[in-house]
Amino acid sequence: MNQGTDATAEKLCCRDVWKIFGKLPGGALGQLRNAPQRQHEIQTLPGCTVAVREADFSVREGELFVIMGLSGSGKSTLMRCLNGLIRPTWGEVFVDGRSLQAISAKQLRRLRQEKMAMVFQHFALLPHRTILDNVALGLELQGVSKKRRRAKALEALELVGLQGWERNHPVELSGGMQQRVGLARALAVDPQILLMDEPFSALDPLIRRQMQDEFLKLAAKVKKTIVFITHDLDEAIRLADRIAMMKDGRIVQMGTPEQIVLEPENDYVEEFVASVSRAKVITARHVMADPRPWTSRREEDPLAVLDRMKKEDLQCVFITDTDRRLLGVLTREEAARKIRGGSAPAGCNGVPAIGPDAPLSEVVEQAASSIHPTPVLDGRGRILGVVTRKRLLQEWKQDLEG
Ligand SMILES: Nc1ncnc2c1ncn2[C@@H]1O[C@H](COP(=O)(O)OP(=O)(O)OP(=O)(O)O)[C@@H](O)[C@H]1O
Repeated sequence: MNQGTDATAEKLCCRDVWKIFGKLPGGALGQLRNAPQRQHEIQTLPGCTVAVREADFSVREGELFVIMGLSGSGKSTLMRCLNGLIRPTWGEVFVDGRSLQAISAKQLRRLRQEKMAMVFQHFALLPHRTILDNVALGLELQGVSKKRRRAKALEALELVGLQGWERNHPVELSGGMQQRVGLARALAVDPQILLMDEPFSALDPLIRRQMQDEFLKLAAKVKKTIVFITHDLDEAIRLADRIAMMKDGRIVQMGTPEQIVLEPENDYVEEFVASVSRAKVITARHVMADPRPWTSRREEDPLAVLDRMKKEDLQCVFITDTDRRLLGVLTREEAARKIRGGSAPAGCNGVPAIGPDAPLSEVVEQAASSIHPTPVLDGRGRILGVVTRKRLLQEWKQDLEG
């Protein structure tokens, strides 16, 4: 299984976490775990429910990590282990490298208050409090002064687009707005980690989609580490940097939406993602070709460039500097003209390009509006690849056939 862990800053970390509800015979789990041939017995411990088994993963700082699975697969239990609300039967949870199992109850409460905030499915707003007071609740529990509470709550309301509603009561707001209040309440305490348990599941499909869009923008802005639970695969694919897919308490695959949809590692995931269109997860990175045949260094001899374009049947090349940074595009005609005029090809600026994580829809839009192949650039403007129309057509055909 692709555990998807790497050396980037880990915010949250689960090491071999199990949660078994019910009374477990002393030492039974340890004995069973040490005898792999008896693993099946863990599934059928009399009077016990194995809600989470062998969860082992890390969530990176700033990541939007989605735990996805059907009802009863163990998502909420795993999240409650992550925030220390319940103690794993086995294994350890680390927040910023600190084990939740190794600290006192008081320290745990403090860590939770300072670093984490929850958003729930049913908003959990207090009906008799104004919106402002609901948003300020976490700060109140932290003992923050009234003036500061108000300022922070107003700031959070503005973040979720609800400025002007502070004096209203929850009942006066639609479901979508109430959930934005829930989100504002979580953000008001400025947590490093946001834990969201099916936050959009109670909303109508249209509102839900809107909320997802808004949430993605907000998440990019606030840059928190986010663990998001959902049972909806589409939602997981739209939101996640990585998805942990759960079944019967176990993470059966972990990876980017693209990996989950295009490279399912077992029958369960394969069946689950069968109906998902590849176009939903494919990004520019997936369809780009090696840029080398398409690029030419500014210093290159124009005659050689033109010769190569003819040989490889290229209508244009992208001109780069020595660091592969895109400077412009040069067509065959321009190259020929420049050679006749005796000047070296300099290219022209303003070539429309895209980033490697651009979704396929954006790639197609770009390709349709340009006569050149589309260069894919990294954050520093260096060419990572080139998307040709031919490749896009192949992808489209594959999607139709699949
Ligand atoms: N406090 C508890 N005592 C006993 N069993 C529990 C308890 N909490 C959860 N379970 C059981 O653990 C399993 C996992 O439940 P959990 O709520 O974590 O799943 P879930 O994926 O979040 O489901 P849902 O989407 O329906 O909320 C289920 O079989 C559930 O009945």
